[in-house]
Amino acid sequence: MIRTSGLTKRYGATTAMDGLGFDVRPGAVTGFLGPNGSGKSTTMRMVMGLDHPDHGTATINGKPYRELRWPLREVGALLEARTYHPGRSAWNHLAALAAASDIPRSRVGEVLTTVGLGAVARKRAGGFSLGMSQRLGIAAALLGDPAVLLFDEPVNGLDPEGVRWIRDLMRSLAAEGRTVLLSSHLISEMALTADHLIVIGRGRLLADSTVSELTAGGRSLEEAFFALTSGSAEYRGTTPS
Ligand SMILES: Nc1ncnc2c1ncn2[C@@H]1O[C@H](COP(=O)(O)OP(=O)(O)OP(=O)(O)O)[C@@H](O)[C@H]1O
Repeated sequence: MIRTSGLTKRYGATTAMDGLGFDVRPGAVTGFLGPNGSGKSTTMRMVMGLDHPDHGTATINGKPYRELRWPLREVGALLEARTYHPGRSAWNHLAALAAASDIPRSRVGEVLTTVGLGAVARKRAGGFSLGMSQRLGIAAALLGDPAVLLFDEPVNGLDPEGVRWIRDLMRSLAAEGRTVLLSSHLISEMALTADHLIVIGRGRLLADSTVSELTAGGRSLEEAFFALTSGSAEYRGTTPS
């Protein structure tokens, strides 16, 4: 279980988080939605102890990240692709992570197979495409077999087969009883993948509800999203006339 409570964060004049609080429960895929700049990545970074709130708390199974004894075995996260040394092979990158967390080496081959990178395991990760890097990041998140998982835009750069694979992977991780928090801007994909949704705008909670509640009465999830976030989108493009 992930719990955030009263998360508040300012960067200069920008209020990135404004008293944000929600729970992410085990056994379900919880989608994390919000317009650009609404605070999704910042929230995930706070859960992972990579950023610190001015006020409020973020815990994993009741503890802040820094108090977890074996973090990689309790929580896995894909926050950004390409967080590896470009000269290392995928296998060596994961083996180093495994050694640091007392995870058996046999897991390295297992997770590389899970993410479809078995055939390029010994290749330099610096030569990987964006989609391959995403897959390697997902392998790292799964390495310690953690009960809590966070994925920030995992389908970014993935091919259609990869997008479908992510959907199935998220659902199977939740079916195993894990806590899964998933951010994505692909609303149609979210409608197929998530059970529950947290929607935020300008660092505030706009909805904490099931997908079926939000789409009741035949409304599409996209319509529900726009209705919730109409006052919160900070960045809007225009079409040349
Ligand atoms: N290190 C930082 N320095 C200054 N401002 C920051 C920093 N990190 C985040 N912000 C600001 O905090 C706000 C929330 O950003 P965040 O990246 O969490 O949004 P997001 O919902 O993940 O956006 P996107 O959908 O575009 O990925 C934005 O206004 C952003 O500019």
